[in-house]
Amino acid sequence: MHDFRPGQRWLSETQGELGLGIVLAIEGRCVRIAFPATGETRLYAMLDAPLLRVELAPGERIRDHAGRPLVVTGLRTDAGLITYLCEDAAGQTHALPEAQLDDRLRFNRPQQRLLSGRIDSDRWFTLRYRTWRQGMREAGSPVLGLLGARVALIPHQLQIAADVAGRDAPRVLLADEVGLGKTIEAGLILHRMLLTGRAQRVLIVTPEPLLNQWLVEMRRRFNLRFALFDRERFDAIADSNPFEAEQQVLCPLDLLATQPDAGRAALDGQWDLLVVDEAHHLTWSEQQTSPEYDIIAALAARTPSVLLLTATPDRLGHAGHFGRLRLLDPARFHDYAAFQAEEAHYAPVAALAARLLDDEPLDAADETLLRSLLGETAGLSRDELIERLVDRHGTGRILFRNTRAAIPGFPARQLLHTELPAPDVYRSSTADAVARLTPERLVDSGWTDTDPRVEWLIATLRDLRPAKVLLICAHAQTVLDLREALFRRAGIHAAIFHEGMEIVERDRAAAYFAAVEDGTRILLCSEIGSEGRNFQFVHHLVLFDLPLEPDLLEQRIGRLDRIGQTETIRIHVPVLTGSPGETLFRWYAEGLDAFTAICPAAPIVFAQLRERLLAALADPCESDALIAATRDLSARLNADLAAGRDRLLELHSHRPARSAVLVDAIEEIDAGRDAADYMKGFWDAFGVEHESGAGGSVVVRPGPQMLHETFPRLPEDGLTATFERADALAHEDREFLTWEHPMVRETLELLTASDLGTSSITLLREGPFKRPSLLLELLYVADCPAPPALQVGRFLPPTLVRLLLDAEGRNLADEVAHKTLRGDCLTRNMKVARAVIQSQVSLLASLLERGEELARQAVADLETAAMTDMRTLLDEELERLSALAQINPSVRADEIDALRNRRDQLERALTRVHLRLDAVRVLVMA
Ligand SMILES: Nc1ncnc2c1ncn2[C@@H]1O[C@H](COP(=O)(O)OP(=O)(O)OP(=O)(O)O)[C@@H](O)[C@H]1O
Repeated sequence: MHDFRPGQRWLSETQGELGLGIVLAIEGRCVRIAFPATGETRLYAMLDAPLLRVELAPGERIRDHAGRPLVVTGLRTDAGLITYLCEDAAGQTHALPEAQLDDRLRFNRPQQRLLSGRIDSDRWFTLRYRTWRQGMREAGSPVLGLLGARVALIPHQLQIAADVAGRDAPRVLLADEVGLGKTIEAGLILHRMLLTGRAQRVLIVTPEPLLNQWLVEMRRRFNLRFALFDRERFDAIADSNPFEAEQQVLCPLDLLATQPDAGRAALDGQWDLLVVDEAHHLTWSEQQTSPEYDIIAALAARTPSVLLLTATPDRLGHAGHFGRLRLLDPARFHDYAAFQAEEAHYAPVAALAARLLDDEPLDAADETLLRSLLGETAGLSRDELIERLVDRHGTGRILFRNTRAAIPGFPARQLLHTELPAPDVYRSSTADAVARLTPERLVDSGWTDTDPRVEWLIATLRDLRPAKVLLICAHAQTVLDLREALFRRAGIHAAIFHEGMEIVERDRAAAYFAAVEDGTRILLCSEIGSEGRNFQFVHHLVLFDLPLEPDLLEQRIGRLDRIGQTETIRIHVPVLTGSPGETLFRWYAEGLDAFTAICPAAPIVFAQLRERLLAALADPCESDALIAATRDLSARLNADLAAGRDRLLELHSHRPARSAVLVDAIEEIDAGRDAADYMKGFWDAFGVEHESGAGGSVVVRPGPQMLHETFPRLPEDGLTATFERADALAHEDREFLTWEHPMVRETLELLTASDLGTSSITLLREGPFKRPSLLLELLYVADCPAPPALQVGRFLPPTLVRLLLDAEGRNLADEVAHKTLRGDCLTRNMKVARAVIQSQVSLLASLLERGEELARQAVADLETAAMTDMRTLLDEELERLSALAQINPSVRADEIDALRNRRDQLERALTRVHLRLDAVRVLVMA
């Protein structure tokens, strides 16, 4: 165990970028270390802390706290603390207590290793080179975080994910139509934010029935393991905030909304990203908010990034939609009346944006409108103009909604309805019309013997054999009664799914239904089954009754009509003649055409004609007039929406030109097979066994002589993996290895955190050099230590500067690529290797100095470029916020100040770029 004393300086072996640590205190068996360069404090177990004691040797160049350059001439130790004796540039001597060393100090270990003859195989040097190159490619990649998900490359999803995750602290409503992949979009966004370090603590809140589906989707598609918190798990941790025990948490909305202690604990959770699924449950009106809304509003107010997901943003009224936008951007959405008035003016804005998008010329009226909307626009590109119009005059960058109409490839829907005579007992009911939409609930038990829908269902199931059938009805009791009747009267075993079942039972039922062999053919679901679940492997849907709200109907059909559906969806509806159900059926089929297509205006039509609909349900004579009015209104509203709000939305929800770039970029990386090549090289060097398996797979196992006892993420009994996307989609049991897979990422980290390959020597047999000659290949890494919240890596990620110096100190790196420098690795003959180095010590030392000089010049250019990028981005953001403040008094001055402050901090951080020698290789041409 190390001997720690407060005031000592230590380095993290695995995270050199933290800078120099200082021991703050010993706490039991732990030691608390501060890293002043990044402002972080870490607690380590003393027994196995991955820390290195910093002890500088005479001759080393260092700096003190004030940045003064010094050379160490000696040292003395007192009570475990070191004082360095140093000399400054003027030759004056100083005694420097170790606590006063520059917090960002780095060490030239490769240089020391080389000169003292500690050298590794040059294949590690090459792997190191490739590792840093990959890090740089990744940092600048538009598809970072999108590459590694086990998903098909669906353009609109990729574009939304890239757009949203590229923002500083995204707060958006993902409102694609049902089944178009909002969960996948959210997963891609959070995956990217996790990989870039912009999010670490993530809270996903969903309705309870969807918890498991989220858990599984995050695991199998993104390799993310969320901790699932229900009441039981929450109660199991009593002495501290249970949410602090995990970084990525999945939790039911109910728990937070109805249990004050859980709600409070979540509020203290310091999340970076909050995701709320089925966000239409958060109801809001100017007079009242729901407990669900309140808790999410409180969480959203203290969480920088927020994603709300709903397929039905207008469900339960347009005010609720405004309420949810308000959660995301209270500055932009501050007044419902103003929002409504603004929406009325979207059509001309949309027309203008469309002309810009289609590259049509603008006339004088357009120019005037543009100026009135955006102020001075000189110098802005068309893309920037569109961006600003959408941002400031549509629902902004805050809302994304893709529709099936805009996305090709969805199969058709076919309506198959059957009229059946209503039994007398239903006809004679005096209950109100809405209650008579589910007439079986108005009679005593035994309804399944008289209701003709049951006989019809049995016959339909027989006709459809062997196809699977999903039935959805409003109530759990109907589900139970139907199951009993199907078994008793026809020997049919149906799986069931309703709110009275435990979540585990529901998941089991869904899995039983999904199983290709041995599974059940029919699943009976109550309404709850119609939210969020994936049943696209089914092609027949039975709507045993109809919901009153169009959004619920769309949710039901959306279980089948989703990405992955391969056949025409057949919607079977039994209609009891003369019943309110018949009127409702006609309203949907003839008025809204809502069975065979999505009717965007349906929620608004429902809100406006609700009373007439209720009247028609009670008195069928009103039906014809209602249906005619519905047709007129929906045609008009659909046209308005297409020209106004929805056109603007569509404009920014999917730009095919942009998404094509992303798809191409991922396809190119997939096809390049670089990750496969790198991993196979690494496995070989490390001693991991691998061989081709079935199909395109590879079987990987720990080898008998591995460099370390274990290899990251490799189980003792090995695993089967694939580097091919299509293969990964077809075989979920195979790990999908990309640059973003945890095994690959940890492999890269393993190398950069170690000394492997930091010094090596190669004997060249051929090359464009005269014989004999000696060259030095130097890999410098420039980075910028700064607090994580600043995300300085967006502008200056760790950057490789490669130099290839000949004996005269000329840099040939541009002319001679790393990969052409192949030869014999001299580590096989250490004696010769050391002799070569010892004979050239003074030349090598002077080349190392020359290298440092050249690398510093390169860093100055990097610094300038990073500064320009940062200023462009933050100035644009400042401009946007200031412009919004002009039209919206509720944009707070402190928001603008905070942004300005961040810009200043970034500016300071970017002037402190650090350079260190990561690896060095001697090349000898004999
Ligand atoms: N890119 C993709 N590759 C493979 N499968 C996908 C992709 N996108 C979506 N899917 C699958 O399509 C189905 C629908 O996706 P998802 O659940 O994300 O949709 P949704 O919009 O959230 O649906 P809902 O509106 O019902 O909540 C899921 O089974 C999902 O796994």
